[in-house]
Amino acid sequence: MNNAEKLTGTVALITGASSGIGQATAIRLANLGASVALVARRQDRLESLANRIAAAGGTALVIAADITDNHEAERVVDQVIERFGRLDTLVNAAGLMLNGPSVESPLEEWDRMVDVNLRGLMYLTKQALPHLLQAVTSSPRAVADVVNISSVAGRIAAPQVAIYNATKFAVTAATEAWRQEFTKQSLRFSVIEPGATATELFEQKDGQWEGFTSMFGEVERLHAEDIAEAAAFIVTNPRRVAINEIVVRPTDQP
Ligand SMILES: NC(=O)C1=CN([C@@H]2O[C@H](COP(=O)(O)OP(=O)(O)OC[C@H]3O[C@@H](n4cnc5c(N)ncnc54)[C@H](OP(=O)(O)O)[C@@H]3O)[C@@H](O)[C@H]2O)C=CC1
Ligand SMILES: O=CCS(=O)(=O)O
Repeated sequence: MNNAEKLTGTVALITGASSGIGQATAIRLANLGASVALVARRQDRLESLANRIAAAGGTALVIAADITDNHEAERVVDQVIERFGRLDTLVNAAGLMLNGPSVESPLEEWDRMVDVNLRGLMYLTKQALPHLLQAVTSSPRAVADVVNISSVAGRIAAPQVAIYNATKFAVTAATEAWRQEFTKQSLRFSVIEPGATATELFEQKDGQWEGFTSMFGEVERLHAEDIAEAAAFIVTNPRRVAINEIVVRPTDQP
């Protein structure tokens, strides 16, 4: 990261911070000097993460919330502003993957994926926008960032993945549209599209890892920290450099 600027004095809000990619990203951004707001439903996990960040000299705020409720998203952003007075970086990492045969899959699972992967991301982004634009004007770095965690499933569709694919294609499309809308105001929108990463995602429904390996064979999965590093690369670049999209696959994943 030759260009890397420190994030001291900035504030980052990370959804999905109780696990996997969101958790690793919160640790990485705190380590780069950002104050971090940790958002997910499982408060106990967020508290342990906040303690870990504080023990390493960082600053973390725990906000337990269900992001599928727009009023909760509003409360989350209000609490960040109340505590820190600004918001420079939003990382939308919360996500659900419930893949399986379409005839047997309950409609409720499809609804939940749309609610978390798309509606939750949309609600947080909408609430954060005015504060991110404000942060650009008051930051010595003169830039703010939204990093959306989509997926390689947001680029390539596959059988039994229809609604997860639909949500991730939507995230990739919305990110590009927002990028074009806000880039002249120095608010950067970026999308990261990971392949298989060792987190709890595949455990959210039985048979998903088997489904993956039947398609791609055995794969040495990425670590959550590999994706956190991509997020850190994006947000530490100076204002002139916008990293629009990063695809990160395990080397073994075709
Ligand atoms: N792991 C992988 O192979 C890949 C993951 N991704 C994407 O990366 C992102 C992170 O997933 P990953 O870390 O792997 O998975 P994890 O299951 O480890 O983490 C998912 C996170 O989402 C949070 N979350 C789920 N529902 C809600 C909700 N209603 N409100 C608030 N938070 C919620 C969970 O917290 P809690 O339950 O406490 O609310 C948890 O922190 C997702 O968007 C996923 O689609 C993309 C490609 C590959
Ligand atoms: O989001 C998941 C992408 S993959 O691990 O199935 O490639």
